[in-house]
Amino acid sequence: MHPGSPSLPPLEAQNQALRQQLDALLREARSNEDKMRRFDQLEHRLVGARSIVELLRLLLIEYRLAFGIEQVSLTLVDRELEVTRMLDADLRVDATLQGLTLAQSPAALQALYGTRLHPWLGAYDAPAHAALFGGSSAIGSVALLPLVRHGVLIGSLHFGSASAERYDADSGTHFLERLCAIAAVCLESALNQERLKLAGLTDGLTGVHNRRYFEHRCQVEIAQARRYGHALACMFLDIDGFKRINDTHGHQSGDEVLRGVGQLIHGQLRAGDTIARYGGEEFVALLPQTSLQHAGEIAERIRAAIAAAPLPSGGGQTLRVTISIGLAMLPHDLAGKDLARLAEALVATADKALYQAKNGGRNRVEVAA
Ligand SMILES: Nc1nc2c(ncn2[C@@H]2O[C@H](COP(=O)(O)OP(=O)(O)OP(=O)(O)O)[C@@H](O)[C@H]2O)c(=O)[nH]1
Repeated sequence: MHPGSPSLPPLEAQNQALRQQLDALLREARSNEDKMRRFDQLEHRLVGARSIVELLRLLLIEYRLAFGIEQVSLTLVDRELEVTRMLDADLRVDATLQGLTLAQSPAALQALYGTRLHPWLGAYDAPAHAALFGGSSAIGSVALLPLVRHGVLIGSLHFGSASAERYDADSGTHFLERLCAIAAVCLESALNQERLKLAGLTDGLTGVHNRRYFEHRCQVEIAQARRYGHALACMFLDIDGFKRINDTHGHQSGDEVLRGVGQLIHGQLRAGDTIARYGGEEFVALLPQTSLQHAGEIAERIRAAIAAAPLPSGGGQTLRVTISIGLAMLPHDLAGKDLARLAEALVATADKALYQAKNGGRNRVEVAA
């Protein structure tokens, strides 16, 4: 070093500093590469998800595990309660779907993003964000990711980190924007898939489920009732003197009446109940977690509602009909019995009770002995 020249660090020290910078850059590049690889792997799994439930589990659980995110939640806009119905059985039994909220209105989500439907990264703000994370307070920063299809907000994915620095407004959002786009497409496609499946399980005339769906659902509900020791009620419902309605007013009027009766029964049941057209003028209903007394009250309510309602029968005309109902409960002793046999027996018992109701004069509810 020359006397008088600015004091430069010795070359060795400069070299060491450069090496450290290089190491840091390499570490960052490797970490990015690793992150990209994990993102890539998860993206492949999202695209390959075979059902809406599998997709939701990936979004709610796998991202949290792969990226060490403390809290992940997802809100889906469900204006017509269609997703609520699709996922009803899963939501009741699948704890892994706990971070999922179905919102009938998009207003609360819209308020998060304003008009710019873009990922939002920043400090956790309890008044604005607590509801998104079930009131959790152990969050320092959040990434809020809008899920948009054709310009419409269909949902929102939320990552909450314990670290206040992890998500900040200056972080790049490239990965997250990509995740939003892919998640939104996958969700839309999984929901469409589910709709198609449902279409094959719906009765074309009345809009309630068909017998095929009922037979599947009956076994699912029996398995649940057996597992958790819940009660399960089954109703067999049959319109009285329907042949006469067809003969007197024509087949088309008969169809209208069938539609009306199906919708009336549906309207008297809870979201978790199942109503299906079993065939002809017969309907069946399953009421999980319902005692005999309560099921009896509901059956009586359905009977009375149908007897009291003028039903449209086409051409602005209305008709009055009555219905007979047989009610049966799933027996307690189910150990080791085959689900298909149990389902058959439950329906047969309700059908027997219906026979008694018909024999007893119709327009009545009979409980299986
Ligand atoms: N309009 C219409 N009628 C149907 C349909 N499916 C079955 N039916 C008719 O439903 C009638 C059922 O008649 P029955 O089984 O004799 O019973 P019911 O006249 O209702 O008499 P009870 O059940 O003993 O009170 C038959 O006339 C069938 O043709 C349908 O999809 N549309």
